[in-house]
Amino acid sequence: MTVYRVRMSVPELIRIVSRDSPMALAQVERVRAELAALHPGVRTEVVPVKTTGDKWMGDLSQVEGKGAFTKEVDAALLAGEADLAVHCVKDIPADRPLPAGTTFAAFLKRDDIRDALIHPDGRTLDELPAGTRIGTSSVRRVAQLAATHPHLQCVPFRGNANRRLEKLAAGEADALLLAVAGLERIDRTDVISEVLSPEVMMPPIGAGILALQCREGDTDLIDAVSGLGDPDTYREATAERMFLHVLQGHCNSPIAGYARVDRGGELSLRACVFTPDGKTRLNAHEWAGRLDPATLGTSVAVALLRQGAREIIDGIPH
Ligand SMILES: NCc1[nH]cc(CCC(=O)O)c1CC(=O)O
Repeated sequence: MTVYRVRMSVPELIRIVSRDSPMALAQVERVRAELAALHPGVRTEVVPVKTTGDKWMGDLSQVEGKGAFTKEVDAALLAGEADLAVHCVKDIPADRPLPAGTTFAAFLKRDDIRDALIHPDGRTLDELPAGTRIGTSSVRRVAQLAATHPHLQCVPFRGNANRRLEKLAAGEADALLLAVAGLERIDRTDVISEVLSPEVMMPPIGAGILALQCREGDTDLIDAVSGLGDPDTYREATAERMFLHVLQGHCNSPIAGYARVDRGGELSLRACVFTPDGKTRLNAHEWAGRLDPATLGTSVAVALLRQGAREIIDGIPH
């Protein structure tokens, strides 16, 4: 029998939609560079959009986790104004499915998952004096700091990373916590005074991962961009997102965790649920063994639910 293989036809133009922050646009440039290396003939165009998360300057926890940084980008993709969306996985809601009609085409090789402390005088977290104001609106960061450094004071801080650095320079806080990956993307690792290990500050689900999202059925495009995907990152992202899906957190629930493929190819996932004051911390850590990544994510979520995660999450006003 003759097997006919349908030859992949790479689209000649790919319109890429993303947020318009400097970090997001740097992410798009990475995707364009990787696409150019894989398909030298392809042309790309950038379609920047402002999202609710960029416009809303109230409490971040009120909009984060509800697709505030992805909604308008997804809408442009579905409306056919662009063909490919670039998202931080961290910003894509995991409690619900992707918007109907869209699908992940690739997860790019993961960047640094850690948070960094930014202190103008270069101090480390343990060197900060009582009352130091840490600019962060992240319930995950606030809960962990409250547990380990209760003498520090978190103050709400909004805006994209560049904007937060400006506000820090203007004295609106004494120090900041920001993701290392984001600072690398905007070329501002110079401001880092300490990189925090995941044991000190457990990262959010999806940290350091960029996802490419396409319209379902756009098979030529999906085939063309799937070559940018990294297999280990796919396993980690899948385990982490399924974990969050099963746990069903909300915008105010401090949840942290990360999956790792080790040198031997073994996948593990560790995750935590905190009370907002950091006084209660539920922990789970499991290896996949024979389980697929999504089942590992489910299992770790169930382990935390057995410890009372539902009661903690539902007990937090939102
Ligand atoms: N909430 C905004 C956001 N979304 C993703 C990152 C960092 C980069 C990443 O993890 O992909 C950041 C900035 C930050 O938290 O410092």
